[in-house]
Amino acid sequence: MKKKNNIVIVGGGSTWSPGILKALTRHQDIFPFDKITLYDINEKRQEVIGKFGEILFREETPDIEFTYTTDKEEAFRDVDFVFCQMRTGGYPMREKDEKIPLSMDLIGQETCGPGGFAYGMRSIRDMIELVEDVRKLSPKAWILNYTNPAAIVAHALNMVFPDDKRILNICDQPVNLLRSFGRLINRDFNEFEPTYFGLNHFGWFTHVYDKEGNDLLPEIKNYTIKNGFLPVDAEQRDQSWLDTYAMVEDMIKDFPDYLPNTYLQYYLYPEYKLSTLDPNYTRANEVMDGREKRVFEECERIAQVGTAKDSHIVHNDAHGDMIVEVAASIYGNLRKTFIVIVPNNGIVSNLPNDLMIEVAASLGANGPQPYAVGEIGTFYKGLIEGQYAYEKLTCEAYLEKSYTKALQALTLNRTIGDAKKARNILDALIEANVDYWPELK
Ligand SMILES: NC(=O)c1ccc[n+]([C@@H]2O[C@H](COP(=O)([O-])OP(=O)(O)OC[C@H]3O[C@@H](n4cnc5c(N)ncnc54)[C@H](O)[C@@H]3O)[C@@H](O)[C@H]2O)c1
Ligand SMILES: O=P(O)(O)OC[C@H]1O[C@H](O[C@H]2[C@H](O)[C@@H](O)[C@@H](O)O[C@@H]2CO)[C@H](O)[C@@H](O)[C@@H]1O
Ligand SMILES: [Mn+2]
Repeated sequence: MKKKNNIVIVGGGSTWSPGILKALTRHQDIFPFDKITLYDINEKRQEVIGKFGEILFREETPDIEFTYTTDKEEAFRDVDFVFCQMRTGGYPMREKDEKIPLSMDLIGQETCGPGGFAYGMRSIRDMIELVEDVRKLSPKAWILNYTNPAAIVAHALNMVFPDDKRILNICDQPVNLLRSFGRLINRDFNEFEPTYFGLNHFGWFTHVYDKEGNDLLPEIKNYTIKNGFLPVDAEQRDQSWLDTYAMVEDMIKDFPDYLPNTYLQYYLYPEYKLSTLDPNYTRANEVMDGREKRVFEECERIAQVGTAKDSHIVHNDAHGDMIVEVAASIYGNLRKTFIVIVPNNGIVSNLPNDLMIEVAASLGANGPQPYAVGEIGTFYKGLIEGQYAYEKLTCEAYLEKSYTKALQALTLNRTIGDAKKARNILDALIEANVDYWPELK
């Protein structure tokens, strides 16, 4: 019989951890494991989730060893899978990433524009360290990374560890969109076979086939033009996410070739989006007042009553399910299709080879086997090349500690597009990130 897995979740104190833990208990048939460890640098935060995990595993799968630790040696020794979802600087720094640009009339967003740049410059450092730490103790472990901004993290890791074929960067927004398409046209999203290309948070579905090979994209498009667009879990969404998903309708009307990733709104309509964002209360505030509070209070309640049986801690299962299904596809060589982030190497024939492309791939024991895309049209190529140049320069700015490259990156970003504005925001972000970034010269 195939060996069971030993797994570690990095960022154990994440708001998404309870959902991942629950998904792990549900998918034992496809992803069996006998040991799971939470690892975090914030002991207090992780302990709350850890106490929930202890109760959950005791009740659901008592044979599994569950622990949590802040000790790297304990966490990373002899593991098979590392699920990685850290947030360097936490929500307080996310709040700054969003509010500093807004105070200068620029888009303030977690992964896009200057906020995404600042977050990227923080994440690269910790992600490089993470890979080095894991490789010392578990040279063959799969590192499945969700840490944002995934586009920049993926590019940086590919630059620093080009030969490491067991690092896979993934985002759940494509699967959230597939689930949403399913709800809109009343079809089971599990039957969809998508084709997709782009950078992370910057891509398009080109087809959504069903099992018989019919392309459902025209139906999804027509439905959206007539009725608007909603996320699969609309009832549980904060208003800002409903607004974001609603913009899919505008994007389809303006650019009807494909179905866009929601994040494109910030690049296609920066002026409009800016006019809708509240500089005093951003998404970080919504999350701190909403999801973070809910998750931590519920974990504390569960620890007090001693059972998780009556808990509805997780509503949308998309994130946890996807993470476990990705791991299961590798472990069981299932060759299921996922949208993943990999080096381009000719997948899109008219884009650079070292660009980290987000694309549909068959995922098995030897990693992702991406489906070829071929040539893409001028509009998409132009948008992607500008964004790729921004992402690449951001990574080079970090690795070379270069102020000039940082300035070039921000000048190229479509949400800024002006060198004076880029310099002002860069200087403000340097000051705010003094504890996290290298000194730029
Ligand atoms: N790729 C995706 O589609 C996707 C989806 C959801 C969340 N995410 C990402 O997952 C991460 C977690 O998100 P969240 O909203 O739950 O944030 P969070 O702040 O609730 O959780 C992150 C945890 O990481 C810990 N951490 C910070 N630096 C660390 C380090 N160097 N090593 C280990 N742990 C560290 C923090 O202490 C915290 O407990 C973020 O990067 C977020 O952007 C990605
Ligand atoms: O603003 P947040 O912290 O709520 O979300 C930011 C993340 O948004 C996308 O993720 C999905 C999420 O992971 C999914 O499961 C579902 O619940 O919706 C989220 C959006 O609320 C995005 O792909 C991530 O990269 C972001 O970190
Ligand atoms: Mn994402």
